Amino acid sequence: MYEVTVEAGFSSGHYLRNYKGKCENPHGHNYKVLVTLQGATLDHAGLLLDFKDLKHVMRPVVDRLDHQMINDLEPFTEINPSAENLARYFFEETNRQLAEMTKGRVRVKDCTVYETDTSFAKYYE
Ligand SMILES: Nc1nc2c(c(=O)[nH]1)N=C([C@H](O)[C@H](O)COP(=O)(O)OP(=O)(O)OP(=O)(O)O)CN2
Ligand SMILES: [Zn+2]
Repeated sequence: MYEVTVEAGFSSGHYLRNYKGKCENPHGHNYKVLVTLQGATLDHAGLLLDFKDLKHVMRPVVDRLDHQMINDLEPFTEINPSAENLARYFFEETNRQLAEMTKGRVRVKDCTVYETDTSFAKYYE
């Protein structure tokens, strides 16, 4: 199997509901998100997927959250914008597009969201 990973960053505000502690108050993070793809076959150029194409898929998903209060945006008006839920959100948004683009040749293996340099969550299926 082959894997390809691309990293992107965004800066946003959030707060945690049903949480007791400083993170129940609005605050911000310089988030980092890593999307890793996997697949068994390469294209004619010997690529699982061009990094450029993965960045192109990730960009609008990231830009939607950048410099926003994440709690105000669907689906985070209902579910908490924890690193775990953000990782799942990025997984689902990118996987749907990539499966379509590559006719199933490439899928998202996992997605990792860093809130700080030392705290991160990963989602995979
Ligand atoms: N499992 C999770 N735990 C926490 C999350 C989360 O998304 N998943 N989020 C938070 C808060 O958003 C908080 O901003 C980040 O917490 P923390 O790593 O504690 O951040 P600090 O930089 O303040 O770390 P210190 O070590 O306390 O300085 C909380 N938990
Ligand atoms: Zn936080």
